[in-house]
Amino acid sequence: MRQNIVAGNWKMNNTLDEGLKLTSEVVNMVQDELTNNNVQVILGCPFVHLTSVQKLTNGTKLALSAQNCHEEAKGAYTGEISATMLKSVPVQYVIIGHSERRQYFGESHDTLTKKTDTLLAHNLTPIFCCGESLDIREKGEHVAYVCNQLKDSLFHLSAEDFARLVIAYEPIWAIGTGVTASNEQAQEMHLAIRSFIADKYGKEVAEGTPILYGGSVKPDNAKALFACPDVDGGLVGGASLKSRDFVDIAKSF
Ligand SMILES: O=C(CO)COP(=O)(O)O
Repeated sequence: MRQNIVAGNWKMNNTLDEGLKLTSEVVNMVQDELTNNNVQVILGCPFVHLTSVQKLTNGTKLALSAQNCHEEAKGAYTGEISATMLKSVPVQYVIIGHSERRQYFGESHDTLTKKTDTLLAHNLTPIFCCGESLDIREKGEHVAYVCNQLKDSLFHLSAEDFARLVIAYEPIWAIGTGVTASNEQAQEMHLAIRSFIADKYGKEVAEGTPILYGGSVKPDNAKALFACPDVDGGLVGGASLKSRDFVDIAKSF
């Protein structure tokens, strides 16, 4: 059975105090309420929160994710954070290729290829984001577009390395908009992604790869989304900033 995952992406939100309060609440609720052991709950915090949050999550069911990382392992890159540094916290996951980073920070396929390689070399798990704009969907090109994002950044990997990834499908038109992909739209894309992976790496790798859905996941739509056979969890933005909502989403399996 592949791993179900509910990962929060706090984005650029929360002071340190707010982040620690949120973490404590989530830790307590997960401990008291989350009975499904096949759900990995992950907190995707800003860099400055990671060390302090790690102290609160250490020894609990929660894992920790960064929201980005530089592609080089170290060097003269003022203001950047490396995989080596993240590993030393320690962090287990790193979100890469989020549409906000592609759009505002010009992250290219090539950069994402390098980031993936660096993260895997440091035994960190990339949560690789993909997803189309509304314009692309309206032209009916969404499946091809997303498959190309995977191919261009990830298909240089060996099957063994590909099997270490988490994929997050996040349609740009659903991010922060309150518009969620319908269950049918999510399932169609997740199945297409899994089939595309199977064509390249075989059924076993494809069946083992967690594919998360992101885009206005809320407590009231999570259950139906997670019930789709190829949706293995969520990458949650806004709702991950509220402990009750986030844990209710994690309990939706
Ligand atoms: O971008 C997202 C998670 O990475 C989704 O954000 P929202 O859940 O706020 O739509």
